Amino acid sequence: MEHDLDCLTIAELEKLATQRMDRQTRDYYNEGADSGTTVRENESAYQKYRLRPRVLRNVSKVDSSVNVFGTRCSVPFGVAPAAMQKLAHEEGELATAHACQEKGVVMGLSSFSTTALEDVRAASGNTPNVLQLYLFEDREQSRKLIERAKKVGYSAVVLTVDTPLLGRRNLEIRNQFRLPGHLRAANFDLDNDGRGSRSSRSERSDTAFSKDHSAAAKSTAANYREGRRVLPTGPVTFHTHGPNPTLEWDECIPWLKAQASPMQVWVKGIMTAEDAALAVGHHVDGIIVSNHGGRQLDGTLATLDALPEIVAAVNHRIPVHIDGGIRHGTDIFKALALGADFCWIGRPMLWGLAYKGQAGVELCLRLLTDEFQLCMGLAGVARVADIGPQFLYRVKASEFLSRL
Ligand SMILES: Cc1cc2nc3c(=O)[nH]c(=O)nc-3n(C[C@H](O)[C@H](O)[C@H](O)COP(=O)(O)O)c2cc1C
Ligand SMILES: CCCCCCC(=O)C(=O)O
Repeated sequence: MEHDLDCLTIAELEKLATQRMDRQTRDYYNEGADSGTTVRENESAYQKYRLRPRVLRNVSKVDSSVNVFGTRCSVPFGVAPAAMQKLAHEEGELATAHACQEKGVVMGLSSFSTTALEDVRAASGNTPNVLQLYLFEDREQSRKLIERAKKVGYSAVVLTVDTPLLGRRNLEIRNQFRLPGHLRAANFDLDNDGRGSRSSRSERSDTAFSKDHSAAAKSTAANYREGRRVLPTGPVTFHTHGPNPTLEWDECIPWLKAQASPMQVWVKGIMTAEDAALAVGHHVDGIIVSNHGGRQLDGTLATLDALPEIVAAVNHRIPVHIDGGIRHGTDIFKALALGADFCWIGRPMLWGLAYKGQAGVELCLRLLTDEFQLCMGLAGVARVADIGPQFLYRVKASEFLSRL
């Protein structure tokens, strides 16, 4: 196997990518909400656990494959939905899709992608895709997206539920983040049938992100305080349309299930046993333990720390996935040992994309795959199903803190 000698770890990938991104992109991708406590905690939570390797267990064949979304995938992790990937590389989501297809890795696509969902699906071949959804107050916009995803063969829709309001991202505000004029939120620039019109696309130019973040946030907040509900108008942007504080379990999940069938319906952004139980009670197909990579509510538990109570509450009734802070193959092993069925990788994939486009995403996936398979072998585990809590030792708080 050929190594990229400049980049042998995700930490090195982060550094290399950071040098290549302009300030606005780097800050948007890397920052967390408020003081960034949760972004850091997501990562450091993995250091609370050490591995307990077993020996003499014949690991001549290590099988890291798992079933997910009805397909056998070679690794128990996928690429998390992340918005606006053309900020990182001109090929954006298509580069990610090609890399995932090449490596047989599931790709989650953000509703706020800079490539149309149909084009991503076409680039993914037989590798499954899931479409991340924000349920807009203008529900018709969401319905159209769901129809389009169904038509082109997405396996699931994943409803993000941790965005009733937009988290406060200070660098985004300071930089007056907006999408550059040559890019657009491609899923909302198309005709209903998903074919789109090139002329209307170019006429729309940068309008999709031209609303200032703080102005949108201020008017939304004022409306809530005064008890006014005003549907956002104008082009769909994540600042204006993404947050939706009106959603409730009993209304939105049955609606989504009815629209999305036969696609699976997942919920992303579960952080408590109570909400996990509600998700099971509302018959979703699976949940993702996530705090949005620390970009929404700062000060939440790390996702790894939230995982055990959620796994216990779900009690094998539906699959439990996790994201947030995964930066090494051993982190994936630890999450599975604590009961996750599958992991999703956010920023490291974006760093790969910024570093070298498709080749960079492939590099990211290869590093994590190699590290995970090596961890399995060295820990004495030949099958993913055999990974369990017996392979972990939780360090004492004092030992953990002294290393931070
Ligand atoms: C730049 C960026 C954009 C994101 N966009 C979305 C999005 O559109 N929808 C969504 O549900 N999550 C989004 N996420 C959150 C990821 O899906 C995922 O939860 C998070 O990145 C996982 O944490 P990690 O970056 O530490 O791996 C985004 C994350 C980043 C870093
Ligand atoms: C309601 C929030 C929409 C944000 C869309 C992009 C995103 O998820 C992010 O974290 O940034």
